[in-house]
Amino acid sequence: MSTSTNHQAGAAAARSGDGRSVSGAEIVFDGVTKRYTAGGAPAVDNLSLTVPAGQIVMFVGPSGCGKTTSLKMINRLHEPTEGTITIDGEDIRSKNATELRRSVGYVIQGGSLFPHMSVKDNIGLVPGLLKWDKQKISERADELLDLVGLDPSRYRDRYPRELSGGQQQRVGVARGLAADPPVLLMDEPFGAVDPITRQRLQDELMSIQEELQKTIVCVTHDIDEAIKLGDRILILQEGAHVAQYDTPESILAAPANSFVEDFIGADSSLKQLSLMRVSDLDLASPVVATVGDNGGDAARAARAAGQDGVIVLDRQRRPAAWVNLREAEQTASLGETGRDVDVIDHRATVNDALDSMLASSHGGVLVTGRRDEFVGLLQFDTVTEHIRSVTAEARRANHDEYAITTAEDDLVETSVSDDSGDSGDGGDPQ
Ligand SMILES: Nc1ncnc2c1ncn2[C@@H]1O[C@H](COP(=O)(O)OP(=O)(O)OP(=O)(O)O)[C@@H](O)[C@H]1O
Repeated sequence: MSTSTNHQAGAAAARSGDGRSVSGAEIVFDGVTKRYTAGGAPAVDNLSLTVPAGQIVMFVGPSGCGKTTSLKMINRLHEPTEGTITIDGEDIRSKNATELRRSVGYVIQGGSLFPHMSVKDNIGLVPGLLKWDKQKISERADELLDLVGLDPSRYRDRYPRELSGGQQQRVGVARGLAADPPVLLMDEPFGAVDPITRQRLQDELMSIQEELQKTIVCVTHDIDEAIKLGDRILILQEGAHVAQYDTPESILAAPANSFVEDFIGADSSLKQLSLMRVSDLDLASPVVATVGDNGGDAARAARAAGQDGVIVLDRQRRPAAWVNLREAEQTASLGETGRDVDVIDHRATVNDALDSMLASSHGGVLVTGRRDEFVGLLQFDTVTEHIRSVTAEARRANHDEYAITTAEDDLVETSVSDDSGDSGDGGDPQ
């Protein structure tokens, strides 16, 4: 699909640091308070916050701390009692609530699709309300199905009950993006699916974001998800008091207080693995074949390159099959095997890669980039080597810390005993 060409009016079409077009809009909370009952304790107490245009900000914190309330005030599902919220500099109360909600995508757990409407009609809901013509809505639905990894010809006419949980969630994301809103709000979007599907959906969201650069505010209870997806993480305490608001790297390296420390968990050095992306590691560039190539030729080329299998790509350079050499030799024209190929998105974390590899029979996993195009092979040894170096570094850092603490203790002890020595000696001899 085109990248950020048909922006909703009001979107900030700016350039990100790396030169890509940003279609998201800045969101600013200024002294926002929400009381559900007059005189009661506020669910959100004087929250001030800037969500930068084109970034993903994850809201985390204990149950009842005010995450969802804060999120729902952005699209006026809840109204603040005090304070203002602006999107792209414009007070959200300047539009009526229905109009506002058409320019702010909203995705919740399970996708919340209308059961009596087809996938296409679910996605086309907001464009329909915006009076787009039928042809344009239909093209948009196909474009978005493609973007979220569902083949339009197979899925556009299905009903939600004919989809798996993960597919329903994908359609939910497509529906949230349908009218190309500058802002997408997500409330526990991947909470209802199994861990593997969850990981895939997270990877897809990251690659969609790479392309679209929306402003995404996402509530989650999962700190690992926040570390993986967030450009910034907002950690809230009761009453939506900000415990820390920073990048995942900074929060892990320097938790602001003991509340944050407890919240991110004990093994934060291991959580560093969730920060490292597959694209940060060295990928191998194996010999590849294309669908339709002669299997014998491909096997010979692969064997000469020291590979134990033939990687077959389709015409769009997407991984189509990964067959062992003997199987390839017996195939005149390489095709898609129909079996799942072990692939992982280049934005996935090293932790995710490890999980996929453990389930793979090839000692590695194929890495894909934009539009699921093949970018390289991540080998098991590369990952274990990386984990070894991270662990060694953490150990060295702990040892340095211990050495510094011990040295400081020694220093204090020495100076204390020096002092006592001085006084014991009756002070300066002169
Ligand atoms: N509609 C409502 N009416 C009255 N009180 C509410 C309403 N919605 C939320 N609250 C209260 O406001 C506070 C914040 O709730 P909120 O749902 O924003 O928290 P949360 O951090 O999203 O929690 P969780 O992680 O459990 O979903 C809670 O004390 C909750 O009981």
